[in-house]
Amino acid sequence: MTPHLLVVMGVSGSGKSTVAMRLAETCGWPFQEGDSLHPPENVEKMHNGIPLNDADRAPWLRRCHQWLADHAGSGGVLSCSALKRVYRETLREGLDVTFVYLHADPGLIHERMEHRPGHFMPATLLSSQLATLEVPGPDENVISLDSTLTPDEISAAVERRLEAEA
Ligand SMILES: Nc1ncnc2c1ncn2[C@@H]1O[C@H](COP(=O)(O)OP(=O)(O)OP(=O)(O)O)[C@@H](O)[C@H]1O
Ligand SMILES: O=C(O)[C@H](O)[C@@H](O)[C@H](O)[C@H](O)CO
Repeated sequence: MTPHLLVVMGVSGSGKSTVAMRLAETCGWPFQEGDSLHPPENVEKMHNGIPLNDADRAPWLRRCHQWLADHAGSGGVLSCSALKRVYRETLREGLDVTFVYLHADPGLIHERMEHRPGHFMPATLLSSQLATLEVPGPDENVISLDSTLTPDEISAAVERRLEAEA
């Protein structure tokens, strides 16, 4: 398939990392975990149950954008919450980016967060993630999918959409 830049987005626990890894594997494009691009202070803050603000997220979004820019030729898949429209504008600056938005019932996401082992993000931060989320609009080059589908089903649905648009 023609190389694409994909950003798998959504609130914490929606399944971004799982789906982004699967997509990268099946499409043969590099994967980047957006959480790994956070400065340590951001991770510490979230670990302590404090939501990030716009200023905290600004340097992280620049790094995410840089990663995308570095992969514009080869294609790539980035997991990144990209909760607000302005954040997505930063990510797509000068680039052709397709967002994959994973949505699900908050109760189910909470359940997933409580049961995943060894993650720095406490489930108590889900409510602030949901409050911050601005659902991407149809003008944002977005593929919206229900994250209760299996990662394989989501990945296949994204591939079908990308192929249909080619
Ligand atoms: N499609 C799915 N169906 C069932 N379980 C899933 C699915 N996607 C992810 N999960 C499970 O839900 C939990 C959260 O997934 P994941 O860590 O990928 O979410 P995330 O959005 O990347 O979270 P964060 O942003 O907090 O890192 C994990 O335990 C994962 O195994
Ligand atoms: O914008 C944010 O608030 C953050 O990116 C979070 O979404 C986390 O990084 C992630 O989801 C952790 O699990």
